[in-house]
Amino acid sequence: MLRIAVPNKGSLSETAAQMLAEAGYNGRRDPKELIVADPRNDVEFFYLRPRDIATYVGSGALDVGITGRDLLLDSESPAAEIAALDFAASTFRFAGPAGQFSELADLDGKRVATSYPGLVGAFLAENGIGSTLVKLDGAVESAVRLGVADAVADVVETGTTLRKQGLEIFGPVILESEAVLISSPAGASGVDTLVRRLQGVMVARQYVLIDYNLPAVLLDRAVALTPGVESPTVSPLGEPDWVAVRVMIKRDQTNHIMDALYELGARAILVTSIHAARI
Ligand SMILES: Nc1ncnc2c1ncn2[C@@H]1O[C@H](COP(=O)(O)OP(=O)(O)OP(=O)(O)O)[C@@H](O)[C@H]1O
Ligand SMILES: O=P(O)(O)OC[C@H]1O[C@H](OP(=O)(O)OP(=O)(O)O)[C@H](O)[C@@H]1O
Ligand SMILES: [Mg+2]
Repeated sequence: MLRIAVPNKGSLSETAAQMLAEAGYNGRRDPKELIVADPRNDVEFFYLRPRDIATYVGSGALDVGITGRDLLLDSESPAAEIAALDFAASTFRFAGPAGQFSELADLDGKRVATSYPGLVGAFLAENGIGSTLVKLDGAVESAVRLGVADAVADVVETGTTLRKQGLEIFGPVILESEAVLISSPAGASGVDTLVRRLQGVMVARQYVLIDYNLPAVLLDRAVALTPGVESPTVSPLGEPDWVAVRVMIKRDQTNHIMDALYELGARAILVTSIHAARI
């Protein structure tokens, strides 16, 4: 039985639960449930705080878990990242009052507020910067205005929270983070199936299927536009000089590719969603 840690709250919880449901696993019916058995899939889910997941998985108490790369590194847990899950993308950055800081060295001797002291402390030490860390639980962006720190280091997605507090980003990128699947140091049997299922969900989210008909003489040029993951399926049509093509394309490129195919001479261009996939 594979024991899986899932975020019970916060930015990761909703999408993590959705992905697991799309991958065919049982979810919780009530947000107060902490453990959900899924005997049909031979797994058991443990709903935990995202920050604690690396601790449970690193100790081997649980086999795998979904958390953020930033939380994994901050925890200094021996758990290993085994797959990126393509959601909750963010960068981890330093920020200070507009115009006051321009490079990392400016932080020497200054107070830096963060909820990720492990991650930020290691980064500053590696770069030989002697700052004092001020550990906060959240809403870190308020720390400068309220006078407990000179600068902050925090998760940045759109940058709106920083801007609203009169702060601006400076210095190097500390980390590019996203949601990840992590595994205990010993690994566990059954992990491969979970990874393949989650990868199938990511493919179904990222790609669509496109079908089109085309004069056979234009096939090479059309395949250059839609090469697919391996290679397109090309079938004969009733019309002898035409072929039908079926291929996967990135969902966010759909309309550009449809325009380019139409201009080339393709017709009957149809796009359909992928419900599930194993590539
Ligand atoms: N605005 C955001 N965009 C993308 N990822 C984010 C964002 N905020 C947080 N995250 C990611 O979510 C993960 C956990 O952060 P989260 O905010 O859920 O925890 P928390 O701060 O402890 O919870 P809460 O904010 O509910 O108190 C981290 O990996 C972080 O990078
Ligand atoms: O760049 P933005 O799009 O503004 O997003 C980044 C903000 O989102 C998260 O805050 P959250 O809502 O989780 O609150 P917290 O700071 O209390 O964790 C994160 O800690 C940043 O503050
Ligand atoms: Mg948060």
